[in-house]
Amino acid sequence: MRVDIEHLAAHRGGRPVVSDVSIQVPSGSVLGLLGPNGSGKSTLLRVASGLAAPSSGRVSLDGTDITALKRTDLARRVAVMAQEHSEEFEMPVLDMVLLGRIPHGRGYGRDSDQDIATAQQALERVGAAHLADRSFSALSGGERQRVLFARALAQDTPVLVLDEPTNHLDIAHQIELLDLIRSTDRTVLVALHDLNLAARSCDTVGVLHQGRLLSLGAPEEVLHTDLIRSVFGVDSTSVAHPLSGRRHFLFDSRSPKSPNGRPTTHQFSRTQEETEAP
Ligand SMILES: Nc1ncnc2c1ncn2[C@@H]1O[C@H](COP(=O)(O)OP(=O)(O)OP(=O)(O)O)[C@@H](O)[C@H]1O
Repeated sequence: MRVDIEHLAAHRGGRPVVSDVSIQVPSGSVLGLLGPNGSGKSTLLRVASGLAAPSSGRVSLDGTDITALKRTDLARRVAVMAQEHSEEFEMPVLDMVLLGRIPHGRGYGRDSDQDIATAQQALERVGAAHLADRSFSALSGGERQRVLFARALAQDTPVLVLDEPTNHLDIAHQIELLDLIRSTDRTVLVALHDLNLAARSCDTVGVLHQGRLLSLGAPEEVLHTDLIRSVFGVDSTSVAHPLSGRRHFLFDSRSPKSPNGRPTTHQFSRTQEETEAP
């Protein structure tokens, strides 16, 4: 399912935090949203998934404006994994994952065998089948994160919207989750902080800075040391990864030259070394 974000703007707390963002996400591709804290990633994802209304612009799914969809129809198309979850439910993990099946139900009643099988499979896919009978509130942060990802998978939607899904995960589970995202045929919009993992896992990355989309394209086109210095204020070196050959960033320290304001386009010109790196 294709996701089109057109000239989207959004306000939080009465002030503009996302301005004029347009992104086309082709069906089955993975879009990574990158940017410093407060740059507008979560806000953009909330609006793109229909959780919040834009102040202007529109979001459409295969050409249908999401505002034209009923709540249930939207929930059959888009599953959301939000960044902060305050669910302290004393509910068994399997029941938590089964919540993802609600949009597919026909009203109140027992979960069908098919729903239970789907929820169990989702738990298996995230390596959390052994947690099925535990109470959700008694899980660690990383375990919760995997269960919530299983709930999003169990919702069985063509579009997944994931806000920093790798939070709390150890490195093995970060890689596993991103590989799982890559291997689904769903359209994925995902906010990430790890630039190297984003480059490894996304077809396209969009870099937000102060609510504006500064750069959008293939990771190898978008990510380079000048952009990292300008947007994140950190000096870095890019090397070819010895195993994959992919460009990999080594981060040094905060750049003393980092600008306070919005970077200008000329600051994104690449170094010779980066142009040559694979
Ligand atoms: N509920 C709110 N009320 C007022 N301002 C808000 C609210 N939520 C977010 N903001 C502000 O909107 C801006 C964008 O926040 P947002 O959460 O979208 O950024 P982000 O890129 O996801 O950040 P992070 O990487 O820290 O998660 C920030 O300046 C933030 O302080």
